[in-house]
Amino acid sequence: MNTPTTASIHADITVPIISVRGVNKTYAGGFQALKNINLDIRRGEIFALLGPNGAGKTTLISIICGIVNGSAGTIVADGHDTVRDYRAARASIGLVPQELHTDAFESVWATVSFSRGLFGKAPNPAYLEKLLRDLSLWDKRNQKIMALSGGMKRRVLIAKALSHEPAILFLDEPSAGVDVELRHDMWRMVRELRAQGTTIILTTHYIEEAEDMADRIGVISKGELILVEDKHVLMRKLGKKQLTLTLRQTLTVIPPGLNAWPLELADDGQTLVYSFDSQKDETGIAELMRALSEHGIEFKDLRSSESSLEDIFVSLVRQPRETTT
Ligand SMILES: Nc1ncnc2c1ncn2[C@@H]1O[C@H](COP(=O)(O)OP(=O)(O)OP(=O)(O)O)[C@@H](O)[C@H]1O
Repeated sequence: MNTPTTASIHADITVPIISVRGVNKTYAGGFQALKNINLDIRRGEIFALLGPNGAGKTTLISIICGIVNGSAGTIVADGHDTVRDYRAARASIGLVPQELHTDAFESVWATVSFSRGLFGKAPNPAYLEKLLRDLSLWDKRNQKIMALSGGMKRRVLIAKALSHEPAILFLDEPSAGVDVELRHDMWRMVRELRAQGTTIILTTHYIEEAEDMADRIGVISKGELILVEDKHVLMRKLGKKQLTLTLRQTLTVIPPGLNAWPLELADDGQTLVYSFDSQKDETGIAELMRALSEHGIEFKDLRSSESSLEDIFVSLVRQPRETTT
């Protein structure tokens, strides 16, 4: 029997697996990349950190993983202070970084085994075999990394991050530049890991992935965490609905008599889109239908849809920028 570790004592679902308190980061040149970040990550969740380029996502991840020093604040990961108790905290974390820097001359098997040992884990060839098989790397296990394709190298990075069976997995832009097959494999693994209780934090520019995968969303903009919300709550609160009408006749312009409705005409002139606030009692649809008929505009099909997380995200990160410039 293993004796209980600090980490297992903290394996209480109500205790956040990561607690970030008052974290600031000012880089050497004086640029403040993070401003007073406070964030709790729940044990077992998939948390998507979204933000435009340069918002501070990688900086935050790097500070949590102990790769970059914060200028102020504290972080506890799986029960360990990430500065005072760096090694124990780091042993609970797997990181798939954005950039590829791999040990070119080593074989896949040696690299992944070494990575596991680095975090003080006893060898477990059966686990590593399953990991490499899941990542379609088993056949390449004896190949030197420099002989692998870019996609295969990325798979090695994932295998390295998971080699020590971490409780927390960070994926920094996992889909950037990967093909459909790897993306598919990766998301299948992420779902499996989550089912086994691993906490996953990812940054992505593919917002539909966050929409698909994440339990909660955090939005970071210009170094500030401007929102943390359950995905469904976020979409309910900020989501808009759209009504898409496929027209019988092509329109070249929207008749001025319809200016009261926020309508958009597609380039082909055959689709009209009406956006409305789904939270309001009055959607304006009945009046719109009447007005369309008065203008002799007929449609052959009508669909309604919710706005995507992408629409919400764009409006969130755009707002502050528009007011400050
Ligand atoms: N070593 C560094 N020295 C100075 N400034 C830095 C350093 N690393 C990052 N920055 C700056 O800090 C800001 C945040 O960068 P960061 O890489 O955390 O953003 P990000 O949200 O991950 O962006 P992306 O989506 O482009 O990866 C950027 O303005 C960046 O230029």
